[in-house]
Amino acid sequence: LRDAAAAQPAPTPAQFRQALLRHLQYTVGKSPQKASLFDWRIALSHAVRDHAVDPWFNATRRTWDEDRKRVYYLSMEFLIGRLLEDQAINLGLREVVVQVLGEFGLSFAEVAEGEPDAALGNGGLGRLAACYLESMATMGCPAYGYGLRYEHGLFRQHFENGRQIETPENWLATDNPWDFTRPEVAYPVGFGGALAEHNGAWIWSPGSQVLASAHDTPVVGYGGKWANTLRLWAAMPSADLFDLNRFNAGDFAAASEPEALARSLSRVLYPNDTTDGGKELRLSQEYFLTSASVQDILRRYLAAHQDLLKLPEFVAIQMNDTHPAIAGPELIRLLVDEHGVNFDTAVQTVTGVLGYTNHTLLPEALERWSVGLMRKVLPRHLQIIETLDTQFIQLQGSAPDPVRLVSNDQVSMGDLAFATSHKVNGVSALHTELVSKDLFPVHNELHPGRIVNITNGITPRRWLKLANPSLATLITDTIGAGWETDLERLRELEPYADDPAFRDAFGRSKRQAKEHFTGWLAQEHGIELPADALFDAQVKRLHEYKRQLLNILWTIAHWQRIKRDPQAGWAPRVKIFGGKAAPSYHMAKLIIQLINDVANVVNNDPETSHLLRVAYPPNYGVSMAEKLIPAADLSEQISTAGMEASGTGNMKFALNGALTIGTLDGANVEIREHVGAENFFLFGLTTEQVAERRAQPGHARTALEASQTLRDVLQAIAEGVFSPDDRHRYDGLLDAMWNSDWFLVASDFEDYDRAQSEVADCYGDPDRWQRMAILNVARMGYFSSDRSIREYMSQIWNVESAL
Ligand SMILES: CCc1ccc([C@H](C)CC(=O)N[C@@H]2O[C@H](CO)[C@@H](O)[C@H](O)[C@H]2O)cc1
Repeated sequence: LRDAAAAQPAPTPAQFRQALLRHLQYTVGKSPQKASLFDWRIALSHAVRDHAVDPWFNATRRTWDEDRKRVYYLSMEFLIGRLLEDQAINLGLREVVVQVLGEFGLSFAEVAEGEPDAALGNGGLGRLAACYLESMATMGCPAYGYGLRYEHGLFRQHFENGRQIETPENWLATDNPWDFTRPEVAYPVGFGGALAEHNGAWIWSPGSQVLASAHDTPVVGYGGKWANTLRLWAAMPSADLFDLNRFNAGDFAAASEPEALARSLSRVLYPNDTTDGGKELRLSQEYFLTSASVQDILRRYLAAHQDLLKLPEFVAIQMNDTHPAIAGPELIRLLVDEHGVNFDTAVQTVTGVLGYTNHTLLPEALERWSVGLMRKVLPRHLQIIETLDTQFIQLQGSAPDPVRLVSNDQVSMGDLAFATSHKVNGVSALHTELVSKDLFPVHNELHPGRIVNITNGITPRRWLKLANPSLATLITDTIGAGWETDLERLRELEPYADDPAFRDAFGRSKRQAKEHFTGWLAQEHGIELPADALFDAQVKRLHEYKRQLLNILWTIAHWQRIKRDPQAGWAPRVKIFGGKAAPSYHMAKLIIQLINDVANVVNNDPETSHLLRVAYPPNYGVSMAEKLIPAADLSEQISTAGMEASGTGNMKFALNGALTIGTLDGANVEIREHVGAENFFLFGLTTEQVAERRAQPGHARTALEASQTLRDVLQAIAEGVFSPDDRHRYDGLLDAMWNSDWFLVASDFEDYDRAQSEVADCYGDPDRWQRMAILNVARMGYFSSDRSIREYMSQIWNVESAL
């Protein structure tokens, strides 16, 4: 990173203390004597935020002055988590904050713990967007993130009798110090209405209109040299929609209905992470985000340029999956209808601007909007899509069965996004291969080179420096600082894998992380765990393809084995689960209940509870991940091969010294290549073998008949061992195991069991385990989101760093 814009020097403790007290008194209105932890946090956030403003202004001004190309990352989700400690670290303020708070008898951790997570996302896609924003700022890439300012993020999860219960999340209930309200930045977004032709031009007059109002959050890069903007849109009634007459007539509900409708556009995040519900409000949310963002982008562009055809030289828009894919038709609409650009020229220009990232192959996750709904909500856009469809058919010449953007009365947003983008990327090498071969074979043929791979990454600032301070300090003490922005430097740790002293220090930092996590778990959830056990963790959204079921079935088998032979010298193991299920995903919710039912029996079994525990702390999210991941010894990445596009949790665990047990799926393939096959516990069918096995009728029964161990497990479940009060609770699940098993849990069980016994053997040899863990950390540099962003900048966005 060129050290062009030197960050301002860190304040002295005295200066920072003064700033903190000034905010406590004048921003929060409290004296130190009276201040609560909440007051201190708000005051501290403002004192830290003050240091973000200068690099933010500098970056904005330099981008204007140097007329630099900007990147716009459009995403329906940004799974940010907390910001206080992250911003303090990136601004180089963590040490001075810890010192000054100490002078008031406060710990940074207890003050920071009160901040609500900004949970504006479901899982992988949303968190990736947050890591990428931080990396773009660290890399000095001029960029904006555009998203929705949901009043309610991803629901809060708690368990009642082992069942998931959802309650609304309310992050905005208290003041959000990172939010800069921009009432002057507001755009009307139209919906519905009618079309009329006038002199060969189409005029769209929307039936209703909502105002998109901007809220900005500074995204500071590591080192504080550059800062970008996350602009979140809030829906506001365009005019005073409150119907006073109706109110005076006593019909309050009707009076506020139009207003409520307007606000509903940014009310709540849809909690589905794999099924496209096809709901009108979801499509309206997607268009609301896209239209406001595209209008803001064009306003900024035209403030410095006249020629709209040069847009691709100064603007790169990245669509985070198909959710903002309406951006193509929206930009074409504005260029053609409002700026008089010729249709084909507009299509060419727009294609030069747009990039599309695909994050899943799951058919049910590919968005297909009904033509009827699209015509109702976005009639002009449907027209444009139909024209693009016609052009796309022509492009395929005499192909007997041409691929359509519109077919079976549905608009395929994936095909639309592909057709209107100059680059399309998958998120791991294996996934991109499958995207080319299975998802878009015809497009790929028509546009060779349009598909590129950019393997996901994670920010080492949040996921190592912030989450695992003891390991981060050990690394810096060993190889010096600088790895934070040049993660490949971790390779310098390799020789230390053979250094007993370093292995001990490494072991101690893992132990420290485990005690930090178990302390929090006991205090926050009343779950007691023995820190010297093997911490075996599977934390991610609940989904059948992620195979939490395989994990819990193996756990039952392990429990049964211990009961059969308690003296066999079993290594104490703790099975940690974490993750939410989409509220309408019943099989996923049943698997959650099974995990809790098994935990209930196993944890209360006096014969085994000293050797095996199952913990499932509710409400897994970013902040829990920051505590849990550094404490893990084993990372479960056990999806059915070909179904996990990449995974990013897998990277976070390996970077924090956990060993992976996993299949050849998503980024596991590349992690294993980088850390070495000998430092990875591989099992399971490959993507090709999965396809073959699925083609074999009765493959589930065949696999079950070949595994006494698994049959004993299913027998116990069928007998109600884990649900004595409801013996038939899992009949549906058992039936699916015997008769379909689409996710091949039975077919992979025995090999998984084999890999798990290798884990136990290896864990029994601490030097060997530490050595493998250190080599994992040393060889994870490639998986920094800085590397991913560098590739986006060179292969898709054609943008230079400003630093
Ligand atoms: C329309 C409902 C919906 C919402 C979100 C999604 C996301 C694409 C699901 C998701 O988060 N996918 C995950 O993206 C990660 C980041 O690339 C990958 O690492 C995961 O493998 C992938 O499952 C699909 C469908």
